[in-house]
Amino acid sequence: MQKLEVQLGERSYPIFIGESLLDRPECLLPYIRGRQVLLVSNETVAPLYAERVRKVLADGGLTVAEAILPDGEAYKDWQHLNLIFDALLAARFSRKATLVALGGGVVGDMTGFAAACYQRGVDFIQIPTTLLAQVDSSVGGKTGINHPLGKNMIGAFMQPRVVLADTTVLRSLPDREYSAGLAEVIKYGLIRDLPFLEWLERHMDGLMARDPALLAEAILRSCRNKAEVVAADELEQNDLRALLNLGHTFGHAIETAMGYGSWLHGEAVATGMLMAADLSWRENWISHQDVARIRTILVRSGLPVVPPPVSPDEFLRHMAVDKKNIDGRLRLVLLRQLGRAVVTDEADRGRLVATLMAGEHLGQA
Ligand SMILES: NC(=O)c1ccc[n+]([C@@H]2O[C@H](COP(=O)([O-])OP(=O)(O)OC[C@H]3O[C@@H](n4cnc5c(N)ncnc54)[C@H](O)[C@@H]3O)[C@@H](O)[C@H]2O)c1
Ligand SMILES: O=C(O)C(=O)C[C@@H](O)[C@H](O)[C@H](O)COP(=O)(O)O
Ligand SMILES: [Zn+2]
Repeated sequence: MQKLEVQLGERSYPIFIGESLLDRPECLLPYIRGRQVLLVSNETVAPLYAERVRKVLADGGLTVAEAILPDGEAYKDWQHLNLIFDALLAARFSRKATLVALGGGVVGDMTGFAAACYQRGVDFIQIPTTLLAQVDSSVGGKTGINHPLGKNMIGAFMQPRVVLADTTVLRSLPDREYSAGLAEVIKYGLIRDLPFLEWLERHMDGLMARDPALLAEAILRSCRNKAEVVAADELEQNDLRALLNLGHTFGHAIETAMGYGSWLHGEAVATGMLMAADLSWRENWISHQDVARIRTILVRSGLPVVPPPVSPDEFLRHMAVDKKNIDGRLRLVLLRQLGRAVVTDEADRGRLVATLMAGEHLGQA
């Protein structure tokens, strides 16, 4: 088992990464302060893994209630967030309750937001069960729900007390979801860790075969990158944390335009990162070879690299509500070079439209 720490003063917390952690009380029980626990999961994950977590909690003498959400990005909304509050109130849970999120990023984001809101804030714990959630969403405390007009528009920063990434649960993850997680892994290489990008290029075949040692290393290096960024800029007050948004301005526009759930978040981010790379090339920052290299690793990871048929106008309309924008100015994360991302509000409008229109030509010779 590997242990990392997200260094945030009194809100610091560990990330445990390893096999069969779901059954290890020492990774869970010490991080629960009261006696009441609400286990939040969804209709897909709960039948697979909830019993093991329930047993650890019950053997620890805790009172366990459950909220089982419908499965899907389409349910990351107000109405279904309320199911968590319904369960908390039905069980008469107090301010000393702890919420445990068992699932992917949707369950994690919703559970964290519910924890931030319930009685003005209770503890929560992340047990991420997708690759994407293990390498990204469970770490760093961004929680929230979608609005029909924009992705993750309603939310709060709320750090978990512990993150428990059990790598064995990834065996049941569908291939498409596994690839979606690799998009956020590749992101760390592109924005700040060129050696990691090169390592991913060397080992992508093994990673696609889900080699356990390679997978554990990819998760560890991803979490280390994320923990460092979050420690440096927890609340996205300067442009450090915003770098984690590479590809997301385009990606969130794709998710919103296509209807939540049609494109997976990781898929939209993958295509969005290639769009960001294409624009970085048009700005003369990276070479066309670099863009082609990014396209290649995304394709090898089973990810889409051609945007859906969304018009430039519609893209720009969705991008105009991005949370990074200031005073109506579009701010994008672009690549100054491979392995070094920057935030800029100076991208040329004409070049941006060219990227939005490039379609299948992105990163092609
Ligand atoms: N808070 C953050 O920092 C952050 C970071 C990245 C993404 N996100 C958010 O995370 C969400 C995407 O998360 P996701 O990719 O995990 O999607 P998800 O939560 O929808 O899970 C993907 C699918 O896999 C299923 N699943 C989960 N674990 C499984 C397992 N072990 N075996 C079999 N099936 C399993 C789920 O039921 C679901 O159908 C988006 O809403 C995105 O905005 C948040
Ligand atoms: O943790 C962050 O910061 C990120 O930007 C990670 C992203 O991968 C993630 O998708 C996040 O939810 C996006 O945040 P948002 O503020 O753009 O909604
Ligand atoms: Zn993301």
